Amino acid sequence: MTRIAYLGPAGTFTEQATRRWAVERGADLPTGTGPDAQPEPSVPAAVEALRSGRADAAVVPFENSVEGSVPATLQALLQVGDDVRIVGEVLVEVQFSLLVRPGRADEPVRTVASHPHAFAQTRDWLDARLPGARQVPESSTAAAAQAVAEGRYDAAVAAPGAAEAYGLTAAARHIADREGAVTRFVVLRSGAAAPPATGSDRTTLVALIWQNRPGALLELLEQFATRGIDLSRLESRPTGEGLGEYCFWIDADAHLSEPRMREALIGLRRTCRDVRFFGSYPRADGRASVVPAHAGADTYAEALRWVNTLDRGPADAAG
Ligand SMILES: O=C(O)C(=O)C[C@]1(C(=O)O)C=C[C@@H](O)C=C1
Repeated sequence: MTRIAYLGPAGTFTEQATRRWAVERGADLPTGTGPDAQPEPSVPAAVEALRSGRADAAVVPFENSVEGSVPATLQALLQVGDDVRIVGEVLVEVQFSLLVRPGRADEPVRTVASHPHAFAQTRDWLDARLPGARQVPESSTAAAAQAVAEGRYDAAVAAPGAAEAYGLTAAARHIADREGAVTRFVVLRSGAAAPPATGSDRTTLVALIWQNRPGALLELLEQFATRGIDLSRLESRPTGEGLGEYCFWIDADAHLSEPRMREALIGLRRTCRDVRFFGSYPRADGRASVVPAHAGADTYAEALRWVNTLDRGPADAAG
């Protein structure tokens, strides 16, 4: 049985991602009675469940199409050891409802709870409809729904499905400021090799460049550009070591097994202060990686064969 830790409690978007992962990739999971989804109270707790061996995999939110990356996840990944790797990703379309206790749909709302990312995606709606309500951050949208069921708050911004999980009712539906928002969740495993390349892959890295070195960022980007690797995400985040100290989170559209990616990693390792590799894994949207003619594995192999001939003298080479 595969035990999967996820940001809980039941009813989070992360739970939806976990179930989708288990169904879609069922064949990848060891056989048994099926995945055992373990709700955890926070992202660090889900990662810790994996690290300590209480879980075989962990599913955590990574980035949202409206609100950007999830800081708790980036932080937890930076703190965990090198053996924890991203082995897959899941996309979930997020929709929000305003959930209240049954019979209270028309009552005034003085307190509304949710996850900060959910507040950020419903800001305009909340400002327009509940301008006086105090917004209380909770560890997840489902934790907020649970707290409403317990009578701690008047309302929660949560996934529609959380209503059923906690015996609540929707006072309003589709309250996101932007329809069609999508959250990307990542699946983590400990001590796992990268899944094989599919032709639609992503590699997630963090690079720490040398401070006060003019052109250091350009040099970093060149490692990818000259090798024909498209970047789908580049984000600078503070390292916590002091003002102006930043690291760069990178999603590169190539797989570790490709020569162009290996060379880029060698280049990064040579030129950066530090590089963390978080994994190469299939993209959930299946979009094929772009491989320019000069960056394909065959081109690398041919160029390597050629350079190896140069060791021999011209006469040898001719013969
Ligand atoms: O609270 C949840 O339901 C989560 O799964 C977390 C999370 C997030 O961290 O962004 C996931 C998707 C939504 O964007 C809002 C919250």
